[in-house]
Amino acid sequence: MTTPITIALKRLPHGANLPLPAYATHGAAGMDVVSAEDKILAPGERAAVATGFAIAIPEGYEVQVRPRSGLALKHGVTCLNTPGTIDSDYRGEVKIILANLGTEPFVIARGERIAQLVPAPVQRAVLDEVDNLDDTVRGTGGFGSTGR
Ligand SMILES: O=c1ccn([C@H]2C[C@H](O)[C@@H](COP(=O)(O)OP(=O)(O)OP(=O)(O)O)O2)c(=O)[nH]1
Ligand SMILES: [Mg+2]
Repeated sequence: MTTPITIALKRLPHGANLPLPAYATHGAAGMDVVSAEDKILAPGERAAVATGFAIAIPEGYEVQVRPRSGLALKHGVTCLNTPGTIDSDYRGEVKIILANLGTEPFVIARGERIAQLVPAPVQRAVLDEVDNLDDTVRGTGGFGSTGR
């Protein structure tokens, strides 16, 4: 396991008494994050769910917001923009964009785990505009060009 990075976290007033994001097991890749609000998501509905905290990620890193597979499989509830991106310069409240793709209303209780956070290094690029790209076997083929 690599050395963990440190992410500053500021608890917001409505995040009082909530558990902070935490790893559920020794080898968990993501820190489970809980909802700061009670909410009911109707089938087909989406919402930005409050977490009650803001963070300052070290430059060169991002935090990815990923769905929990149990909510996806059992209830059809997922992060609509998965993986969500938390930028290192974002200082607003972290929100979880949940969508209910299931057939039943999904009841979220304050304190319930709704997503997971995975920090990741960010590779930046510079673009080099050219007139021609090098040839490859694939060429312009894509979107199923190699068969099903
Ligand atoms: O699941 C998410 C995704 C984003 N954000 C916050 C943090 C992120 O840094 C900011 C912007 O996200 P993104 O770049 O994905 O959205 P955008 O539509 O491009 O907005 P912006 O113009 O603010 O960059 O919104 C969240 O709290 N949760
Ligand atoms: Mg953006």
